Amino acid sequence: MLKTHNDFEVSGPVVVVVLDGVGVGKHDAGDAVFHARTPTMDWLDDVALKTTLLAHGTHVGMPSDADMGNSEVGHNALGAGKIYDQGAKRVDVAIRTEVLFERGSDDSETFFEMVDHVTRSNGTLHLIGLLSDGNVHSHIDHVEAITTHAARLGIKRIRLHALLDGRDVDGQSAHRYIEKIEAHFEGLSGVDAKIASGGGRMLVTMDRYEAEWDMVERGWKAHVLGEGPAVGSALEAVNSARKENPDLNDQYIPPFVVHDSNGPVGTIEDGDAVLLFNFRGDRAIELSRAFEESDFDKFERHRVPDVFFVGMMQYDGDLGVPARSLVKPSKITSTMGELLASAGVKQLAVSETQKYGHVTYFWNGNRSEKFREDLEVYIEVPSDRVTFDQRPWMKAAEITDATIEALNPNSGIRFARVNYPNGDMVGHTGDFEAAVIAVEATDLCLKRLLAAVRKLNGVAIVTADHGNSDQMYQLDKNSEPIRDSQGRFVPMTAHTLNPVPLWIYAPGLDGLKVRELATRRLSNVAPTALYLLGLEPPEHMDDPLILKRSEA
Ligand SMILES: O=C(O)[C@H](O)COP(=O)(O)O
Ligand SMILES: [Mn+2]
Ligand SMILES: [Mn+2]
Repeated sequence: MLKTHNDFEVSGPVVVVVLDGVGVGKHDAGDAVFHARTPTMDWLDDVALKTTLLAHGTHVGMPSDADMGNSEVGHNALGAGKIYDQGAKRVDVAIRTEVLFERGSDDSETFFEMVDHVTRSNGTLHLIGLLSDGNVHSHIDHVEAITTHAARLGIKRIRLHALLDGRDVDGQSAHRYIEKIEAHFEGLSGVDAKIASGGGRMLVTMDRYEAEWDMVERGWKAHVLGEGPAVGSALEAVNSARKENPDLNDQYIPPFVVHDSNGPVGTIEDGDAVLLFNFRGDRAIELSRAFEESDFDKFERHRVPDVFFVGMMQYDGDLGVPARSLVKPSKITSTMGELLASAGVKQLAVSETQKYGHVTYFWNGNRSEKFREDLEVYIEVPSDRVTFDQRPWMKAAEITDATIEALNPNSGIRFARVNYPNGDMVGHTGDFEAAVIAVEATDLCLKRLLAAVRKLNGVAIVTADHGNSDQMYQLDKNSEPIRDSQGRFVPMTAHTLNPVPLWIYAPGLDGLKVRELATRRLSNVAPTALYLLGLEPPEHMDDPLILKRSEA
């Protein structure tokens, strides 16, 4: 399907380097990318073709331009060369148009099976997921809409297992979402609806890529078994954690189980239904497996209730996880990885555990399997198990070593993608000094990687999937950093709306020119990489970022 061109020949590999969470900021107090010493990126400014790419909102398939980018939508766009409606948008549309709630519509079958199951068994509808409006993994509006309709349809008992965010939203905002959802529950007449358990998302349930199954085990204990620190309410759990550590980010609030005088208010029992309302898959797959796999062996579950389990979306179409889901995802096909595999081109993907699935699963359009076992080399460097403000260099050196080794001249690898997680994972801790070190560590390793690419007569496309470290403090409406009662800047842990850098480092290729485009965005990267590989970018992809020789 891919055709070749003869405009030039790059004999070495084409390498896409994703500096995760390294956006182009406002060069202000909280811009850790600007404040970092980055001789490699500065040098790229001089020797490489340079532009910026949009990486947020509608440019990556999110519902609105107020939505920041994230790793899923960013890597989907990078790998597919095209913008697809993302989970956030698909769910938003299904809920707003109410097709999800109309009995008999094509899109409501599972919703009604779930409701009917609970009604028939006189059971409880449990909702588990990230309680915020970050719109990266979930949105509180979806919880409100679903519980409103469940109540309308006669469900009498609802329990919410609330994972507290602080990572895609303000670091200390959990109480606001708890109050909002509890007020909503109050308004559901004739329904007994309560928060039953929960905890900070980086301690409970939302592990990804099997980095720390203990997180999921803690979640299983709290949500299913009702085991864990007992509290009178979710707000009490938040307040007591903050009392102990006033600077604690919501991500790290310990697990909690809400009790009344009879004990836990909402364990998960036979006959119940469980909706995992996160739409994004990376941090939802493990809990889905714990509910669905009969031969599950990642931790001791003790009791496995016979429930009707549903995901907001199907998180992995290859593996069919979970078996049932409410909203169908976009079918992302003919991605760069798939096209290269069918053209017989050998590929490499490298990162550490925390971002391993980003360059494999997300890059390939949320597919976890390889297209061609013999043509794809995937390398995962095990991540440290710490909060990354403590190790801002993370595994950047090891990722670089592994990439350089894998790209040896005998490897036959023509295309590689590499993700350096530092700018993002450290950005999420809200620690400005650590974020500066994270960016500096990445820059140092990038130098070594680019030298290797040059030696191999290859080309590097260096970019990012969205911003994060480029804004480490919250700003007021005049773009001034907000200060807390003690005069300290208030950390911002979430991604940013900023564009990302794009450098094309092509030492052997003269005369490359940036294409004039109304908008340059992440989806322009795959066609650019294909063109540099000597292949014609396919029709269904967006334009390459450089002019073809015939157009120059
Ligand atoms: O899951 C996370 O860590 C955050 O919600 C988003 O970060 P990512 O999109 O960079 O993974
Ligand atoms: Mn990312
Ligand atoms: Mn992130």
